This record gives sequence, C-alpha cells and structure tokens, in this order.
Amino acid sequence: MARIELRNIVRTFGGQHAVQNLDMTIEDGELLVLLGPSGCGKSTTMNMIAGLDSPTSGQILFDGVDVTQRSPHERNIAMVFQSSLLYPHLSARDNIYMSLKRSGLSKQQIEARIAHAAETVDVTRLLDKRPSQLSGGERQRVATAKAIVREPAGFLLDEPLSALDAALRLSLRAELVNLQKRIRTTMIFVTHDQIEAMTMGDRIGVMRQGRLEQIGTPTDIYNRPETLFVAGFVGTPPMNFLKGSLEQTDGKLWLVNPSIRMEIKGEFASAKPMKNVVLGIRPHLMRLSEAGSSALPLTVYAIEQLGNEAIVICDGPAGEKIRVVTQAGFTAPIGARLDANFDSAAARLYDPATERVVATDGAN
Ligand SMILES: Nc1ncnc2c1ncn2[C@@H]1O[C@H](COP(=O)(O)OP(=O)(O)OP(=O)(O)O)[C@@H](O)[C@H]1O
Repeated sequence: MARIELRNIVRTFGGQHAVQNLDMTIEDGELLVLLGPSGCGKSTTMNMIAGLDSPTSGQILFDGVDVTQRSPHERNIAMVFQSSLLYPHLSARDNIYMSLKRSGLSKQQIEARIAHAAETVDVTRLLDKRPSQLSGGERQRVATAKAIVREPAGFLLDEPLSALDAALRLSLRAELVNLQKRIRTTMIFVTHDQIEAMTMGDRIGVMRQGRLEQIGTPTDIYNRPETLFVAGFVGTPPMNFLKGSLEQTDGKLWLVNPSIRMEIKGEFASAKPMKNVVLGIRPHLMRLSEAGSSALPLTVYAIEQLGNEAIVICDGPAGEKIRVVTQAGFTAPIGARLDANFDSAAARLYDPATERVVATDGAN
C-alpha cells in the first residue's frame, strides 16, 4: 500500500498535451476515481503511474520515493483493465499463480497466498475451472484475485466494468468497494460514468482536456462544483443553467434577465455585481407550480417517467432546456405553460468568462 503523488506531470504526444500540469496526491488506502470524458487524459495518467509510459516532465512518488524512472515491475502496481486478462488454457488457480511465478516465494507460501486471495474475492470453489467455464463476473473476480495475490502497493483499474451488463456492473461495483475497504489498498479507478464515480470514490478527480478541474469527495463535487464543466458533467439529470446579470439594489443582490428578477440569498449574496453570470440549480431543487406564480416561466417539452420520479423537460424563456425532477406519474400536455420556483440559496453562480464559480466574501 502506498501514498501516490503526482507532481506537475506533463505528457505530450507530438506537441499535443494529453496531460497538463497534473498535481494530485492519492492517500494510502484511498479509493480515488478519475472521472472525465473520452480523451481527457485518464488512461495516459494511469499508464504513467503504472510505469507503462513516462511523463514528458514532472515526478511520480510512491511513499515519498521518486519512481518516475522505475520499471512497472519495480513499482509493484497491479492493473485491471476493461476485459479481464486471463489465459484461456489455464485454470483459475494457474492464472492466479502466474502473478507469483517470478516472486521467489516457496511453494507453500505461494499456495497460502493463492488460497487467501481466492477467499478474499470468493472464488475458492472456482479455482479448478478454466475461464471459458466462468461467467463474466466470475472471470473478473479471478482477474482481481490475480492482481491482489501479489500484494501490490496500489491497484489501477481502467474502466474494469464497462464491458459488463448493467446488473453485473452494479454488483461488481459494490464488490470492488467492499474489497478495497477490507484490504485498504490504494486504488485508482478510471471511469467516464459519473454515477460509478459518485458511488465508488472516497474522492473524485474530475479531468478535462488533460487538466484536473476539481478533486474532492463525491458530496463536495456534487454540491459545490467549482467550474461550469464539473457542474454540468456530474449529476443526473444535469444541472440547469440560467443566464443573467447580477445587480445590486437596496443593499441586496439580484439575478436579473428578461424573464426573472430574483434575490440572491445564501453564500453568493455577498458576490459583486457583474454583467454576465450563469446561475446553476439542480433539477431536484426546483418545484413546479401553476403558470402565473412569481418564478421562472417554462413550457413543457417532454416528460420522462422513471418509476420512482418523473423528469419534466422544459423550454426556458431564453430557449434553454430546464429539467425539473418531480413526483412519479406527473403529467402535463406538451406545450403546457408551467412555472418553476427554487431557493436561490441552493444555487451556484458561475462567471462565464472564466467558467469558474463566482467569488464571494466567504470560502471561495
Ligand atoms: N500513444 C499516443 N499517441 C498519440 N496520442 C495519444 C496517445 N495516447 C493518448 N493520446 C492522446 O492523448 C489524449 C488523452 O488520451 P487518453 O487515452 O489518456 O484519454 P482517456 O481520458 O483515457 O480517454 P478514453 O476514456 O476514451 O479512454 C487523447 O487526445 C489521445 O488521442
């Protein structure tokens, strides 16, 4: 187990930045999820941590020791990929054994290690089967046993669940979190699925175009996104955005646009007036009401019934799509006029020029 530090990592391919000035520390025993859209540099980062690729500049440290120039073998990091890499002609036991072949351990020690790893991921009864005799989930568990049997300093998982069907994905997700909490191995998990990230990570690092946009606990990332990108990327359905300006009258701050004038309360009440601002509000923090009340005028575009709730997708006054989560079974004709209310203290304000959260007198 190790504390993994990335110091100002840069990786370019033919002059193009795949990773830019990445500074990040993954604590010993932590499960960090790297989240971001395709091409943002997640796999490149993982390859550099594993030693399969070298940074153009910057340093990688394990427990304070610079390993930037060390081979993958010397780093003792285990990687599990999308489809489990098992030898088809070998039993599960022999597949797991392959990880210890060059370990220098005695036969007895190897047998004990295999038995322990198999027990940890519950594949003891499958040890004599070949990969073709195992289900997708069982194969993935054997691959995990193969990785943990080496007692690695850290685990790197690059989209290990993405090839599996939805039900299996859910159960393996819980299994992996459970396993990581039991063995407390430092784990970095790559995904572009924000629900996977939210449910698994002790912390989430959100990447975009080779840069780390924000790193924090799932609650932090969800409730206090620092950039417009993170605000829009994390959360299902995505956050709603309203454009306007911030004006100060009578010592109060107001969000103003042609269809709404709303007092800003809460932490952003101390922000400075500005010509262009974007207000972000989560769909489940909005309430629908009959047309004619005070708030945001909307026109129903479509309704999605999810069984436990409904998502009402509307056209906002400036043509933007606004989503409101409401009770299951909610109906309204397409084109119907509705209003939406929300508490401005629950909203976030962003500067569209910098794409960052607006400064307040408080923590930001
Ligand atoms: N060997 C390479 N040669 C040239 N460009 C590369 C190479 N590897 C990665 N890149 C580029 O670096 C950027 C980051 O790629 P990377 O694979 O790290 O992204 P990713 O976030 O893992 O994407 P995905 O989710 O699709 O796997 C991309 O623009 C990619 O085209």
